[in-house]
Amino acid sequence: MPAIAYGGRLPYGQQKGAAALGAQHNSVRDQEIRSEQQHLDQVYRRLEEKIHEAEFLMDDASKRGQVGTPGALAERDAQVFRAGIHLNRLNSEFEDFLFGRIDLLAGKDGTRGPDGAYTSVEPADGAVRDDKSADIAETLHIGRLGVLDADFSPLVIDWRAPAAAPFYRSTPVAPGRVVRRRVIRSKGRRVLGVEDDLLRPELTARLDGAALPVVGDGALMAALGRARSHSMRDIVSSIQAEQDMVIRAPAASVTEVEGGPGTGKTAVALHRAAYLLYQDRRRYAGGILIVSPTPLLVSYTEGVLPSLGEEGQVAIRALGSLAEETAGAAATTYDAQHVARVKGSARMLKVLRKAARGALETGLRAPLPERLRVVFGGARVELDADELRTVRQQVLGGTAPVNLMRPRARKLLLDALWHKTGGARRYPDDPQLAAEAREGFDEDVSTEDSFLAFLDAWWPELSPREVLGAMTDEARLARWARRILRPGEVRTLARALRARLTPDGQGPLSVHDIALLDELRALLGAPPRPKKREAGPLDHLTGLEELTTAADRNTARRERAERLAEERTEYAHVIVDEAQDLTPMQWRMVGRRGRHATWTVVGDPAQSSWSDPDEAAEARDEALGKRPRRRFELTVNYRNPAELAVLADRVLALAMPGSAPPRAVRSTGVEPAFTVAGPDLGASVREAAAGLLGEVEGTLGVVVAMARREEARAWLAPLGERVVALGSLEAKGLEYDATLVVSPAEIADESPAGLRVLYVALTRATQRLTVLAAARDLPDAEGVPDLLRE
Ligand SMILES: Nc1ncnc2c1ncn2[C@@H]1O[C@H](COP(=O)(O)OP(=O)(O)OP(=O)(O)O)[C@@H](O)[C@H]1O
Repeated sequence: MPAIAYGGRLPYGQQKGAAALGAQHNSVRDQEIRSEQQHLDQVYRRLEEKIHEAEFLMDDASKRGQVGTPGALAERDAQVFRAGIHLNRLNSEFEDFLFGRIDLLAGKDGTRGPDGAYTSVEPADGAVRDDKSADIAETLHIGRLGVLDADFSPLVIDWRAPAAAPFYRSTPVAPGRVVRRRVIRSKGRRVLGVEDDLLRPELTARLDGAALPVVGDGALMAALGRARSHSMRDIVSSIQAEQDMVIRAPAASVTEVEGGPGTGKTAVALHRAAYLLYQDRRRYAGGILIVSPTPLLVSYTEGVLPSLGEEGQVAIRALGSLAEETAGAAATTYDAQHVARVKGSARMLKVLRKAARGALETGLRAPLPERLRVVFGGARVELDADELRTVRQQVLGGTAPVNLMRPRARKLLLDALWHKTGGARRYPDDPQLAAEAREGFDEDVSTEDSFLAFLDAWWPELSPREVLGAMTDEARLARWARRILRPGEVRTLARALRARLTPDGQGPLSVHDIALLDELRALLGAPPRPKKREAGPLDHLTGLEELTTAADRNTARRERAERLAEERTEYAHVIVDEAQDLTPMQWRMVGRRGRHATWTVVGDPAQSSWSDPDEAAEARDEALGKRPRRRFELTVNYRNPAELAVLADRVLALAMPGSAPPRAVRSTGVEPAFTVAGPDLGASVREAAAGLLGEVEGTLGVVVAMARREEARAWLAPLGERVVALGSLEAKGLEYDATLVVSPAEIADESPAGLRVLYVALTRATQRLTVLAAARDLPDAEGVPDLLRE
C-alpha cells in the first residue's frame, strides 16, 4: 500500500478502493485544511510585520520632511513613494491571496533561485529510491504576490516567478519534480478547502516522515462548474500547461494565439499582461494596451488584472473608445452590417486622404475667399483666384498632414505677395538690406487682421469631426470617393453618416466611425497639446492617501488610469483580443498605438464577423510589420459542456468546413433544448428565458439578431438583472450559465459572416442552451432548426 492517505477523489481516475476509506476522508480533508490554515496564518503574520515596517518607513519619512533641506525632502519623497507602493500592494484585499502549493522531490543540482526555491526542473539522481519510495524535499506555496520570511525563506512564491511554473506545467506525463499539486481555496484569512492532483501516483511519497495525503475532486472541474457572474474571474489557480506556455512566452516580437471558443484566449491574454509586467516592469513602463471588441467585454474583464495585483500600467479599451485620447470621441452606436462593411474597408483610407485635402478646398465653415488683399507701405497688394490656386497646389505638394501645412501655406502666401510688390527686385546688390526689407514685410503683413482672417478661412485648421461631417453630403463624397467606392456604397455611406451627424460633424458616432475619425486625425495632424503641469516634489504624497480606505484607493486608481489614458497614445505592448474581428481600418487605428511595441494577438478565425478576411489579414500584417512571429494554439474548450459543443460544431462545419473544433473537457449530461416560437415572438422569448432562469443559479444571455436588440431588451426587462439581452455581435467573448439563442436563421442571414456569428452565439453557455426557432428556421417536429440538424 503506498504511503498516501486519500481524502477524496483519486487522482487522474485511479480508483484504488477509495470507497473503503469512507468517513476517514473528511478527517484527512479537515486536517489538511488546518495545516494550510496554519501556513496562511504565518503568511499574514509576516505581512503584518511588513506593513508595520512600511508604516515605520512612512513615519520616519514624514519626520525627515520637517528637516526641510532639499536633500532630505528628495530622500523623503523617494522613501514615501517606495513604502507607499509596498503598503498599497499588501493592503489590497485579495480574496484568495494564497491559492496553490506544490510538493517536490529534491532538485538535480541543488541550486536555489532568488526566491529561495530550487531551480532545477528535474529530480536529483536518487530522489526516487529503487523501491519507488521518495521524500518530499521542498514545499512551495504559490500566491498572487511573493512573500519572504524574515530569514528570506519563501513563504509564498509569486505565481509569475519561474519557481511557480511547475505548478502550471507539470502533468502526470511530464511531472518533473512535482509529486503533489494542490489548489487552496480561501476567503480573506480563512482556508475553505483544498483540492489535490497527484502527479506521480506510482511513488510512495513521504512528507516529514508521514504519508502524503491527497484530497479533492480536481480543482479545474470545480472552477469550471461554478456559476457565472457579470464579471470574469482570474484563472490563476488553474492555468493549464498549454495556456501557461502562452502566458510566459518571451515578448520579443509578436505572439499569435489561435483557439476555438472557450479555450481561454481572453483569460490567457489578461494573465499575460500581468506576467509581462512582473517579468520586466521597467520595459513595460510604457504601458500595455488591451484592445477588446465591445464595452461589454471590457466591463466583463476589467476586474481580472487588479485581482492579479496589476493595474495602472494596463489600459483595457473597447474598439469604440480607442480614439478617446486623440480624437476625444467614443462610440455609442452600431452600424448596420452593410454600412460597417464600407466604413471598415481598407479602401476608406484613400477616400479619407482625398477628403482631408478636399475639405480644405470646400470652405466648410464659410465660403472660401477668392482674393487676398493686404496693404503694405500705403499700397494695396492682391492675389487673385488663379494665383491663390497655384499657391495652394504648391503647398499641397508636400506630404505633411494637412493642418501642419498651415505654416507653409502662410509662408508661400507671403512669398507670392512679396513677389507682387516687386520687393524682391528692390535691392539687387545688397542681400542684407533685401533680407531686412523682406522681414519687415512679413512682420507687417502677417500680423494684419485681414491677412489673419484670410488664412483662417482659406486654410482653416480642420477637425476630424468636421471632415467626417463634410462626408454627409453625397455629391461631395462622390467626388472624394470617385473610382474608389461604387456609387451604391457612396450612397450607403453618406446616408448612414447623415442619419447621425450634422453637416459640421456633431452627433453620436458609431463604433466604425471611430477608426475613420482616428485616421482623419492622423491625416490632418494634431495641433500641439497644451503642456501638462509639471509634477511637484510633493506630488508623490498623494500616493499616501490611497492607503487609507478602499474607496480612496479606487478613486486614486481610476484617476491614475484616466490620466494614463489621456496622456498615452503609444504603448510598449499591445494585446488584441478577438483579433479576427478587427476591420482593416481598425487594424490601422490599433497599429498606430503600437508602432514600436511588442504584440500579443489572440483570436479565432471561425468566429470572425468581418466579411472579407483576406483584406483584414493584409491590414493586420501591415500593423504588425515585419516583426518575427511565434504562433500558439489552444485546443481545449473550458466553457461549453460537450453536449452543447456538439451542436455548435455542426455550425462550425458549415461556417468553416474542415476546421477542427476545440475539445470540450466537461460533460453535464444535459442536452441543448429546442422550442418553437408562437405568434408573439416577445412572449415566447420571455417564456423560454424564464424557464432557463429557473434552471441555473447565475446569468442568462439571450442572443438575438442585431436588428432585434432594442425589442429584446424591452421583452426581457421584467425578468431582472440576471438576464442580459444581446445583439449577436455583442455576444463576442462573453459567457453565461445559460444562453437562449433566438432564431438561428435570422442571425445567420444578417450578414455574409452570419454563420460565424451564429457559431459565437452557440458557444456562450457554461451549462444550459435553449434554441428558439421561428418560422424561417424551418424547425422539424422536435423544434430543431434546419441549420442545426445533423
Ligand atoms: N485554466 C482554466 N481554469 C479555469 N477556468 C478556465 C481556464 N481556462 C479557461 N477558463 C474559463 O473558461 C472560460 C472561457 O475562457 P475565455 O473567455 O478566456 O475563452 P476564449 O477563448 O476567449 O473564448 P471566446 O473565443 O469564446 O471568446 C472562462 O470562464 C474562463 O475563466
